[in-house]
This record gives sequence, C-alpha cells and structure tokens, in this order.
Amino acid sequence: MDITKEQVLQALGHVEEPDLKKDLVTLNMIQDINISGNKLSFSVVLTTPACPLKDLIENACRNAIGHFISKDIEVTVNMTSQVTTQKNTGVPGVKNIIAVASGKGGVGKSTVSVNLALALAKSGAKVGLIDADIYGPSIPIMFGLEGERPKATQENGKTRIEPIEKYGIKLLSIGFFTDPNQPVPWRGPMVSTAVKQLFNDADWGELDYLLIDLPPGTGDIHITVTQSFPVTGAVIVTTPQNVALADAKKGIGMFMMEAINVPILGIVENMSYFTPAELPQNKYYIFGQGGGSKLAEVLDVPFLGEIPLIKGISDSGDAGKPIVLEDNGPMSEAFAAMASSVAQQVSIYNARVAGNSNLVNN
Ligand SMILES: Nc1ncnc2c1ncn2[C@@H]1O[C@H](COP(=O)(O)OP(=O)(O)OP(=O)(O)O)[C@@H](O)[C@H]1O
Repeated sequence: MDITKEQVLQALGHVEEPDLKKDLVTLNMIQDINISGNKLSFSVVLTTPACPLKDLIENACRNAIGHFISKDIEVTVNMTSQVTTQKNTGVPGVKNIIAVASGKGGVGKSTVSVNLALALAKSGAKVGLIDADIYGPSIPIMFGLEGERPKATQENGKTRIEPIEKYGIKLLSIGFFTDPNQPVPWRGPMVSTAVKQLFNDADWGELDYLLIDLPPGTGDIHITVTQSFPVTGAVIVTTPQNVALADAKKGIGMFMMEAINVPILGIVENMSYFTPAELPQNKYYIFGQGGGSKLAEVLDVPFLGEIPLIKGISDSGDAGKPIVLEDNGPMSEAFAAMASSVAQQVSIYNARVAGNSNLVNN
C-alpha cells in the first residue's frame, strides 16, 4: 500500500493537543515523517519533556493513522520535546524563569523548589536553581554542599561565576557567598545587587527552566527579580492551615499587581496529609482538607497538586539527598506529577503569548 506524507499530515491534523486546543500539524509538532512501504515513522515534538499528556497524544496519533489511513501500517512514533519560550529572559540561553514563593515562612518552599527542579530534570529538561532566600539559604544543606564555593573567573574585567552541578542540575545559592556562622544583616541595595549577580554573572549555559527559590513573604527581592528579569510565572507554596492560605493569597496578590504582573502558574499545597511509611495508601488530613485547591478555585489559578507530610522529606533534606532522587516512592510520584503540572502551565502560557502560531521556537 502506498501512503503519502500528505495523507499522514491530514490524519494527524485530526489530533488535538488537549491543552493548547489546536491540532498537532497546525502547532508544527509533527516532524521527520518517513515512509517506507507500509512502515511509517514520525516525531511528535512536545513543548516539554515533562508533558503529562505524552501517552495520550501518542495513542491518539496511532489511532488517527489507523482510522484515517489504514490499520495495516506499522507505526513508530518518536516522542521528543523542545521546551518553548516566549520571553527574552534577559539571561542568555535560559528559556523560562520560574519563581517559587510563599506568603509565609516554613511552609516548605525550599523543599518544593529543590524537588521540583530535580523532578523536571529527571523528565529530561535542562534545569538550574537559584536560592535567593537570604534569611535562610537552605539549598547548600539540601544538596550536601555546605562550605562549597563556586568557581569564579575574571573575563575582560568581569566576574564569571560557574554554577555548581549536582544531581543533574545547576545550582547557585546566596548561601555559597555568606558565612553561616556570621549572620550578616543584608541591606536592600546589597541584596538586589547580589541576587542580580546570581543571574547575570553566572554561566548558566542552555536551560529550559531556571527556578528561583525566593525568600518567604513579599519584599525587596521579589521586586528586584520580577522587575529585572521577565519571569515566566510563579509557583506559590502553601500549607493547608488558614493562616498559611491567607498569606498565600497575599503573595499571589503581589504577583498580580499591575507593576509586577507575573502570571501565577499555580498553587502547591505542601504537608497536605500525613502518610505513614508502612501504610502509604492511608491519608490523614491532619490540617484540614482541600484548602489549597479551594483557594486556587477562588482566585482562578491552577492547582498544581498536594504533597504529603512524610518524615523522610526532612531526613533526606538534612542528609543532602532530596527525596525525589529515591525511585518510585509516593513522594517522588507526587513531585513528578507536580513538575508535570508546572511544565504544562509554562507551555500553556507560552502558547497563549505566541497566539498559538508556531510553538516550537528554534
Ligand atoms: N512535605 C513535608 N513533609 C515533612 N517535612 C517537610 C515537608 N516539607 C517541608 N518539610 C520540612 O519542613 C521544614 C521547612 O521546610 P523548608 O525549609 O522547605 O521551608 P521554607 O518554606 O523554604 O522555609 P523558609 O521560610 O525558612 O525559607 C524543613 O525541615 C523541611 O524538611
């Protein structure tokens, strides 16, 4: 049976990308079509390797070929990805900047930042992480990098900092440049300069996502970062208690202010329920259930998922090996799902900005 490229494109033109609400051909996501006898292969270029709809899209492509051309074709679908970007982030090579924030301290913002970064990297994305939490930079401890100093070189009179690479991601923390035993009271302009240097003076290379762990609350650093760099969006971390939810609402309000205007990628609810290690299917909603998702509904922003309260998270954070690195546990599953949701929201946002014309940015 002779099949043509046109027939293939026509068949795949019936497959809609569920989030972007256009067909794969219009979105320029079908590439490298090869036909040899009754053998057909093509690539589907997704907008993120963490795409939660990967399997669904692949099946829909196979069904479309079977339905619109013939069931006798041997189909090979190569699922690849190229992360989209719509903003010049101001940091060469960096496609998307994602801010991780919380209204209140201690809700697990750093834990979420670290495990989100690692889960995105595990999916195949190129990821960097900046720890800008001047009040308690915890990332050096969580990665077992206390006392490390990133290499710095001078190039044409300018300092170039080399981010530290660990567990497949690139890292810089304000904590690498301070002495943990000598808490320095940071002053506004000093903080702004230091944080900007973490973006501007570092060799980040090519990154799909650069995450920034912001200090809790709303303050100088939030304004510096959002006004100096076009942040793709913010992830807001909360816990289920009313006090935390009220502060999360304030945090979201800040990003939505006209002068700041950073899209909210969504709300993550941390410590949602307690799960005993020996009974992982049991969920005890000790701080109340559904607060984070209700807040998301009221504010009309996406809800990115619930992360359980598990003793292992603290232990692994203290031991310098984040929990996501342990395969197949309930935590790595929760973080993988959350990372997919975040990546999905970035893709949707980029598509919206691009007017859905051509998503694959070369
Ligand atoms: N889901 C969880 N289960 C158990 N412990 C957790 C969980 N999330 C965070 N923790 C623990 O709670 C403490 C605070 O977490 P973390 O440092 O991530 O919060 P934070 O919001 O970044 O804090 P800060 O306001 O100081 O920046 C840490 O000891 C951490 O290990």
